[in-house]
Amino acid sequence: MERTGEEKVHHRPVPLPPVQELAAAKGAGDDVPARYVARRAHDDPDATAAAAPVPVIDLGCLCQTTAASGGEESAAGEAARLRSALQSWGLFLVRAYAHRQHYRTPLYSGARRQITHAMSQVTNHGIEASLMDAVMEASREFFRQPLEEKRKHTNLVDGEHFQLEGYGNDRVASEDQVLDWCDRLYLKVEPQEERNLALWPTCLRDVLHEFTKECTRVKDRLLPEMAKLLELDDDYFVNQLGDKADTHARFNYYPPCPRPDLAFGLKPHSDATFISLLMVDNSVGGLQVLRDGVWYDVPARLHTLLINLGDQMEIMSNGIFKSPVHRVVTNAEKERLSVVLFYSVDPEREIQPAGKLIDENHPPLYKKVKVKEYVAGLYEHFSQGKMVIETAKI
Ligand SMILES: O=C(O)CCC(=O)C(=O)O
Ligand SMILES: [Fe+2]
Repeated sequence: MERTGEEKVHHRPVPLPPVQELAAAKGAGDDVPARYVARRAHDDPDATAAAAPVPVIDLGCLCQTTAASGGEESAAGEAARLRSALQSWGLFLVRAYAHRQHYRTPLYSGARRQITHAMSQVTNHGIEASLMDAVMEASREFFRQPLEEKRKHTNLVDGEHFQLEGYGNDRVASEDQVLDWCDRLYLKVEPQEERNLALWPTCLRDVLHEFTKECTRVKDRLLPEMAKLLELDDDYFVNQLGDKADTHARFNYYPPCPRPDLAFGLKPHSDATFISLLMVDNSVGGLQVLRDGVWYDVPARLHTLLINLGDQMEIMSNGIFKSPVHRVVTNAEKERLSVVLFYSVDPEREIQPAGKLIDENHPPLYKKVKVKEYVAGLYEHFSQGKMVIETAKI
C-alpha cells in the first residue's frame, strides 16, 4: 500500500490463507474475517434475485444456411434472438446437443455415444458430456488435495511475489482491499507454446488440453455469427483476436461460507476479456448478473455452456453488445466450482470501436486502448471495487 510522508513503511505482502482453509477451520454460525465483508446484510434488497431469462441459443440453427430445409429463415430467427441477448444481457446459454431426445434414443450406450457425437458436430456446442464431467471432476480433485500439494502450483513466486498464473488468491494490493470467498487456479492455455506446464496439476493436464481445444472450436463458430449481427466482415473478430491471442483457464473454488449475507464469492465485475466461456456447477447456483440496477440469478444447466461477453467486445462493438456486470454469491452449506475460459485479444495490440460502426450519427463511445494495459487495469480496479471499462469511455 502506498503511504505518504515520513511514515512510509515497506512491508512484504503476507500470503493469505486459502479460503478453503478458513472455511474448514470455522464452525457453522461463525463469522467471516472482516476482510471478506463486502456488504452489510441490509445493503442488498435483491438477495433473493429472480432468475434471469437468459436465452438458450441453438448454435446448429444459427449457423444453418441452406434454404432447402427452411434453414435461412430459422437461422435469421435465431440470429435475432442472439442479437437481443447480446444487446441486453451480454450472456447466453448453449446446450450440448440439439434436442434432449438424443439422450433417450434406445440404443446401447456405445452406439448412442457415436450418434450423439456425430450430431453434436453440427448442432450446439458439441462438447462431449464425458469431457465436461471429467474437467469438473479433475478440478474437484485438485481442490480436494492437501494444501502442500496445491501449493506446488502457487501463484506466489518465492513465497511472496504475486503472479497471475497459479493457485491462490487475488493480488492483495492494500490492507483495506475486500477479499473474495474463493480460491482459484489460473493457467495460460493459449498460445499453446506459452503454457507453463510446471503449474498444471497432473490430474488436469489432458482434460484441460482437450477442453481448451473444444471451447476454442465453439468460440471460432460463434465469432463470425456475432460479426454478421453487426454487418462486419465474418472474420472481423477472429482477426482482431490476432495470432497471439491470449487464453486463460480459471478454476474457481467457492467453499461453503458461514455468512453469505456479508461475503461474495466474487465481487461485482465485468470480464476484461473479449469473450468468456463458462462451465458452472449445475448443482449449486451463485452466479448473478446485473441489469437495470437489479441482480438476477443466472440459471445453470447440466452440460450447458454459458457464454459471457467481455469488455473488449463491448469496446469493439461500440457499446452495441454488453459486457455484463456479474458477481458470485456464496452458499452456507455447499461448495461450488466453476471453470472459465477467458479469450482475450493479443495483449500487444490496441483495440477500438470497429470503424464500420462509426459515422456522424454514431460517434465512438470508447477510446483506443492497449489490451495489455487494459487487462492490467482490471485487477487494479477490481481490487478497489471499481469498473475498468469506465476508463475507456469517452
Ligand atoms: O463462478 C462463476 O460462476 C463466475 C466466475 C467469474 O465470473 C469469473 O471467474 O470471472
Ligand atoms: Fe467474471
